[in-house]
Amino acid sequence: MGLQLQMLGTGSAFAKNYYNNNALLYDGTFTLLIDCGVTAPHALHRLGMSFNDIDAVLITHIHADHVGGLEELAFKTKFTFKRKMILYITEELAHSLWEHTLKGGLYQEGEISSLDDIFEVRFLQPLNPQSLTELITVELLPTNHIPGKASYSLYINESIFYSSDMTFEPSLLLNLVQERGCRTIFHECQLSGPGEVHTTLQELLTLPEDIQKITYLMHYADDKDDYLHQTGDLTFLEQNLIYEL
Ligand SMILES: O=c1ccn([C@@H]2O[C@@H]3COP(=O)(O)O[C@H]3[C@H]2O)c(=O)[nH]1
Ligand SMILES: [Zn+2]
Ligand SMILES: [Zn+2]
Repeated sequence: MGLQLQMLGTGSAFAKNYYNNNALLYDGTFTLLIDCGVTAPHALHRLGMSFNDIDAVLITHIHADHVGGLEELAFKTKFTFKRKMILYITEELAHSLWEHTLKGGLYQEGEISSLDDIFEVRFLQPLNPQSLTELITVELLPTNHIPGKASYSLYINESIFYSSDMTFEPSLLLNLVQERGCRTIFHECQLSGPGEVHTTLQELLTLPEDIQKITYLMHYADDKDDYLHQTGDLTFLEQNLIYEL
């Protein structure tokens, strides 16, 4: 069996009809959660799952729709399931995640004073493909999102690009497809307005037809259905569906 991808949600940060853009990547025996936003606990519950069904979580960047569910994950894994989940993250993000995001809620004298008290932390180095399991290799690609804020897209198994939140970077996409064998792209997409910190649908529609045909749109707003016939050769990714990769 190859890998499978199931989105817990495909919504933008402020979408209300879709859960946060978080993903489950299955390799048959191992389940990786890619980002864990505010809505992740509820989205998992709706699928009949809990954090105990997940082996590891990987964080692309620090915004609430990508890390806001980690406090619940931490308390549930530590005190209910009495286990440590693997956390894949860069050193830089790990520092910020603890100091600026989680410490306020999780700190407990004698119990929790660092990420290591919650997680089995495994650092990922950007631009260095690392095997997470026998079947999953991930390379973190630094991509631009918010000035001064680290954000990493994923290149999975030298064939699948999964964008973090990012501004449009056509040269990266062209390079991955033409030079590195990329055959599937999962890309965040802002449907209307100027991109600023995201990639717009209009920008993605400037990609060559062959790249559009392998590109799936995610991280979209509640008015997605208004755009169903305006996406050229791009395809909307749907939350909950299982995609064979
Ligand atoms: O300069 C900024 C910074 C942020 N924002 C909004 O805040 C959201 C945070 O999560 P997100 O990264 O999924 O999406 C971001 C945008 O919707 C913005 O519009 N302009
Ligand atoms: Zn986001
Ligand atoms: Zn973001």
